[in-house]
Amino acid sequence: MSEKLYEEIPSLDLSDFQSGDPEKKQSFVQELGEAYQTIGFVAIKNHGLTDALTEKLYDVIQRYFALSDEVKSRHEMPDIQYQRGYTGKGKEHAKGRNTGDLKEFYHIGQEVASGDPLTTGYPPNVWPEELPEMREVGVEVYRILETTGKTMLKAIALYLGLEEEYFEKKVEKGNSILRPIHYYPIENPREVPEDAVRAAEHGDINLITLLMGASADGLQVLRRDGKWIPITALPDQIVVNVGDMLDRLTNHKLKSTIHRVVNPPKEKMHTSRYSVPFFMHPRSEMDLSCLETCVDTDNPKQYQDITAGEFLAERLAEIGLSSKK
Ligand SMILES: O=C(O)CCC(=O)C(=O)O
Ligand SMILES: [Fe+2]
Repeated sequence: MSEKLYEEIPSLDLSDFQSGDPEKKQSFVQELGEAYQTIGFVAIKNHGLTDALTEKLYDVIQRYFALSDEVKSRHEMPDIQYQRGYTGKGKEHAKGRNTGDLKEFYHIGQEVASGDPLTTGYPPNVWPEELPEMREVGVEVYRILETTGKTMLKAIALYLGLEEEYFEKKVEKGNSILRPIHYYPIENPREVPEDAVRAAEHGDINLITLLMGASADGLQVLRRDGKWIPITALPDQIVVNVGDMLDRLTNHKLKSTIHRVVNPPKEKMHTSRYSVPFFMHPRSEMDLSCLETCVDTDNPKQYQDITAGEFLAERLAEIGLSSKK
């Protein structure tokens, strides 16, 4: 494995994987795997979202976050760890911190079809009556990113020497979440705790994250030599990174890299930033025990056996979203 230190995250074209050309497919798998074994992040084009749909989503979420805090608080669901609907300003903090992030967000989960045994146990989505159009666009973006995520997992499976369909059943109607985020304007920086940031450094909990909006300033990843690298996705790209669940499954062969969203300079603190991560989760019963092929004498097993559901519950408590109010 080359010890490449990337100056920026590698860019890949998902259509290479799907082109039907075995060489292009193989080189996609290889480049993706090498990136995930080192920096843990790639930028992807031909991800399936159209500009029109992206604009529609941004339009709706900007109007949603412009509603008053009082109205938005009616969409908060503390009893289900905020896993659906709105989460208010400063509520979530990174693992190991107490200061809340300078953000508010909205969770859209798997749509629950009545009688579908695969969605039993998922709480229903919360749809704001003030913005009925949120449902249609939210569900459509969710479906597209879920499909793109499945394709990425096929490439990951091949890189790991597994069968291409390895993840397919495990992520079928998985517990994924689409999270539109608003990093809200701060008129008076003295009002917020001194150490408060838009998103403090963290690793994502899930298998992989597909991030829309990384072309806006502020997102940085921590390279292994300790240097923070800014993410420079182009407008037609999304960023796809490894989360802690995939890191565990592969015994840290694929890296869930620490990242953060830094505050803008003081004179720009009064501006908003929006982004929309799709946190791709498997079904709760997925076993995250390290793959045998990733454990040997040079790479002793680093993690306890755990299921995806158990791991999620543990992590939600650590980031301030457990059911305590
Ligand atoms: O807003 C961003 O660009 C990144 C957000 C993020 O890392 C997260 O929500 O986990
Ligand atoms: Fe993240």
